[in-house]
Amino acid sequence: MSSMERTTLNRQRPQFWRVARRCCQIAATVDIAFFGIFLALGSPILAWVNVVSVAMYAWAFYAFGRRQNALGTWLVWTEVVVHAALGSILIGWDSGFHYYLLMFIPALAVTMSARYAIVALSLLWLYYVGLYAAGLYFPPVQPISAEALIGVNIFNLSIVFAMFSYLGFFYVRTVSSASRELNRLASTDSLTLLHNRRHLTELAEAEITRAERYNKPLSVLLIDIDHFKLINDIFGHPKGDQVLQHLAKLIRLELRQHDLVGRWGGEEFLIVLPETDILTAEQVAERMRVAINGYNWRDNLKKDLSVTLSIGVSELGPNETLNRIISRADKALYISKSSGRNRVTKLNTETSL
Ligand SMILES: Nc1nc2c(ncn2[C@@H]2O[C@H](COP(=O)(O)OP(=O)(O)OP(=O)(O)O)[C@@H](O)[C@H]2O)c(=O)[nH]1
Repeated sequence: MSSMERTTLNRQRPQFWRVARRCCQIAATVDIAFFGIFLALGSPILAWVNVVSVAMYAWAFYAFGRRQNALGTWLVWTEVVVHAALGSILIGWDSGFHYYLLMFIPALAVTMSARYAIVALSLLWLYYVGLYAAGLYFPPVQPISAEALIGVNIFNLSIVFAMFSYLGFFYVRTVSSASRELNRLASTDSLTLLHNRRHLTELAEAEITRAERYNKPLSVLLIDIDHFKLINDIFGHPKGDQVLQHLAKLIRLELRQHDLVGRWGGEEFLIVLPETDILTAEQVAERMRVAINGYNWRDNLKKDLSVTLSIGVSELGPNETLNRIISRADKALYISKSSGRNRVTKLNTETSL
């Protein structure tokens, strides 16, 4: 597991500790079953060991629920280590209580840094092999019948099998949700939650290919906030950030579901309008400009701000690249700025750049 995956898993700790809690429930249920089984098999010591185990799992369950994760972990580890030893010493290695020790391998690898995990796993290996070697030399203290021993072994094997399967599914779910989250972060602007420039470029290029293949129009709007520096200077940078965040929502409201919008630069937004000619795009831009110009910022930001937009509009021409359409929209935006701001300018395809 890479350190990034481990960090992501650690960030998802609540989920991890919920799984630990669920494991306590399963283990306590298994131990209650064992209490009855060992009483019936005439092995009272192991029966009472299971009562102590149930108490420890109940305590660990409670501790995880109260976020006392170190205590919960210590209780679970102690129970498994002692139970494996007692099971092997009392009724023999073939009882299979040592299988539960194997659950430590993924758990240690996931929760510890590599250096500590290697030490802990080496100690676990020594303990496991030591227990096995002891079983070869010392006969069981309280043997049960061969059939009963096979039954206990199959039962333990099945429980460990089920727990490993559960851990496996948990791991796959965690890693795939972490990777979805990384993809989302890599394609989203963290402030406005719109597409970031890189991702919007990819989406826009795909739209251009589609528009060319089906011979459909496509237009872009390049939007720049007027005198944004003044907003920062007068109200402070954090307020400026809030304006950007809120503006992103207002812009989104003016668009259709399949229109693309992203943060192109500091206070610049790019909108791609598929299946839209330049006249319709100009109307969309004008509607947006009017909406922002008349927006009452006091309602949301508790400040009497005046925010206006300058917008440049252009349309995809034959065999044009994304860069070329954006350059034309940028030129149109420049004209909007230099002719007084708070206005929309469109430049047709024949305009030379
Ligand atoms: N609060 C905030 N400000 C930003 C962010 N990104 C860019 N800016 C600011 O946006 C301002 C852009 O200033 P200018 O390029 O001079 O443009 P302007 O003041 O909007 O003037 P015109 O575009 O000519 O109307 C700068 O002050 C940047 O610091 C951001 O993420 N948050």
